[in-house]
Amino acid sequence: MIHIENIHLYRNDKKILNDLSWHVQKGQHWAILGLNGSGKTTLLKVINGYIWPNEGKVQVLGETYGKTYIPKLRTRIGWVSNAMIDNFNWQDNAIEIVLSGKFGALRLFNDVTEEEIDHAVSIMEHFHCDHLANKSFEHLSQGERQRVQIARAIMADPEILILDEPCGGLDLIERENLLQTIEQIAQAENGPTLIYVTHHVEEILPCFSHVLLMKDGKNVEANAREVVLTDELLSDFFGREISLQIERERAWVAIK
Ligand SMILES: Nc1ncnc2c1ncn2[C@@H]1O[C@H](COP(=O)(O)OP(=O)(O)OP(=O)(O)O)[C@@H](O)[C@H]1O
Repeated sequence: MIHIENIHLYRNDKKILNDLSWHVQKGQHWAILGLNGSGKTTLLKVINGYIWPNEGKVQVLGETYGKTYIPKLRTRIGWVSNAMIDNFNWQDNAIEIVLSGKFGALRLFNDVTEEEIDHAVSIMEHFHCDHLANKSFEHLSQGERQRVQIARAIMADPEILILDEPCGGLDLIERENLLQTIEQIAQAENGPTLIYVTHHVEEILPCFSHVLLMKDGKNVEANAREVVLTDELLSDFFGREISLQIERERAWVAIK
């Protein structure tokens, strides 16, 4: 699904991605864990073709960057991020935001069929946000906006769905509700491959089969979830003594 080989990305003499390689196979769901400034968002922008590495090779969904038409490829990749939210028209109703996803646009410029509206409503029902359909985006809570954003991404039926810190700013209950939704997407038959970016180990649900640890623009470890989420590896990664408590297949962190 994603093959990144030895990419380097510099800006103003700063090395943002440093010889990073990473491979995502079909059937896997990945969490990317890293501290602030480790290059996670930059890596996502490379995958979406918004920025180009100075060196290295990027191949996504069988298409090699530099030899493919990126806007067309982007319609196959869903991207949910707070950076994206700023580009919406916040006066639009939630259902208009969801429908815009069908056309890969930030606003609904196209005429829509009854069938497309029904499909948008059914997706919104699935993500428990259909009651918000006629409410303007600006009047939604942060958790509601995240649900609408995810519904918008699913409207395009993406093959890869990137979730960039979707739980940022959510309270405990909203976070757990949203994580449940994400788990459902992961378990859906023929659903998208998930790439979930977070700072928080406890958000790495059992449905994420693999974890990429990023530090200083490098791939420090990319492996199966149970291999990466260990006291030893995470203590090394964070540079602090970490103890993980496993409860209901989720790892909770305590710093000693
Ligand atoms: N266009 C740019 N020019 C210069 N430096 C940049 C540019 N874009 C990003 N950086 C720097 O690259 C580093 C990585 O940024 P990035 O946003 O990818 O990190 P991140 O892991 O997503 O961080 P966070 O978790 O805080 O969102 C940061 O130090 C950032 O300041």
